[in-house]
Amino acid sequence: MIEGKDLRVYFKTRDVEVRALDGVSVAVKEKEIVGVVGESGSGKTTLGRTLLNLQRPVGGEVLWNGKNVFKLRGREEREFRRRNQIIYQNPYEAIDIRLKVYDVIAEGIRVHRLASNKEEEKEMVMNALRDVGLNPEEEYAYSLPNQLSGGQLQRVAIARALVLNPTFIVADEPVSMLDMSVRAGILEIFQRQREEKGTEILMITHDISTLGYIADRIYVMYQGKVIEHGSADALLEKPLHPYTQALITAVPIPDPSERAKLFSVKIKEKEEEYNGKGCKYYPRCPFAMQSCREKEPELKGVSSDHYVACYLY
Ligand SMILES: Nc1ncnc2c1ncn2[C@@H]1O[C@H](COP(=O)(O)OP(=O)(O)OP(=O)(O)O)[C@@H](O)[C@H]1O
Repeated sequence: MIEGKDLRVYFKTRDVEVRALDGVSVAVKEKEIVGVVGESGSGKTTLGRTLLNLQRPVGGEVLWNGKNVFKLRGREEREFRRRNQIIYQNPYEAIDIRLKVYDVIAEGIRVHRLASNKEEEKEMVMNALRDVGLNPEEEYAYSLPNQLSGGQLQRVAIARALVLNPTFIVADEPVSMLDMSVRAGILEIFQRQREEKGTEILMITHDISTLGYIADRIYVMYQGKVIEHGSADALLEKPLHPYTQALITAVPIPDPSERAKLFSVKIKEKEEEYNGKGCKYYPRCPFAMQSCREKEPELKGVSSDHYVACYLY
């Protein structure tokens, strides 16, 4: 289980301070697939990187099975690095394209000394390729990355992570660069991994419709804050925050009139600048009230598995 508590990450560029994470708490519990959704710049990637100790926060802590990950050293830190993996959006950037696929995958096995000899190493590499649906695996193993399609290369990136037997994976927009036709196949690998190995997964996306198929719970982020979270069923069937409703309205579905009947909430054109103290969403919210301008709403439970930060509730 991995848990981020009150995480704060601030970036300073020139004179502007961006609060990429402004007091974010999340938990990924045993065997869960948890979705994080929000538009570009809402802090999703920063959250994933902070949970994996790839980004140091200025405040808050990350607990991995109860241990503060920023204090891990030596053997425990190496164990953390192995057991917690990230899959990036763009496999061409994530993979050293000069290496053969075999070596891309074997690299981690070697770093963490997981195989006692070459034969065992080869077996692990070939199993990993099979697990992600790349067969005949011998053929893929000795290819160069630029001989593969984007979808195949993303499978290699996933194999490279899976071969280390991770207990937690951050999948940061793993299919958004890929053709529609190959997306479902990639998402299935994560689902199978969770079912067969119990791997916990944080699935980052700007497309809330992906999460309906795959996530148990969903966090919705807006400008460095979690503004709503809950079970995927509760959140998708009864989204409460006007921003979540707008995200769902924006999903293209075959019959838009059906969806529009459910919610026709749109994000408003920004007519005023954020005043630094109210709800961060009020300049774009069609329901903004005076209280929204005065104080930021806190997350509040509306049921045991659904929380929202909005004065409408
Ligand atoms: N290394 C950095 N230096 C300065 N600002 C950064 C850095 N990394 C992220 N930011 C800023 O922090 C905010 C959150 O960025 P982040 O990448 O976490 O958002 P995101 O929701 O993942 O967006 P995207 O979907 O575009 O990746 C953005 O305003 C971004 O410009």
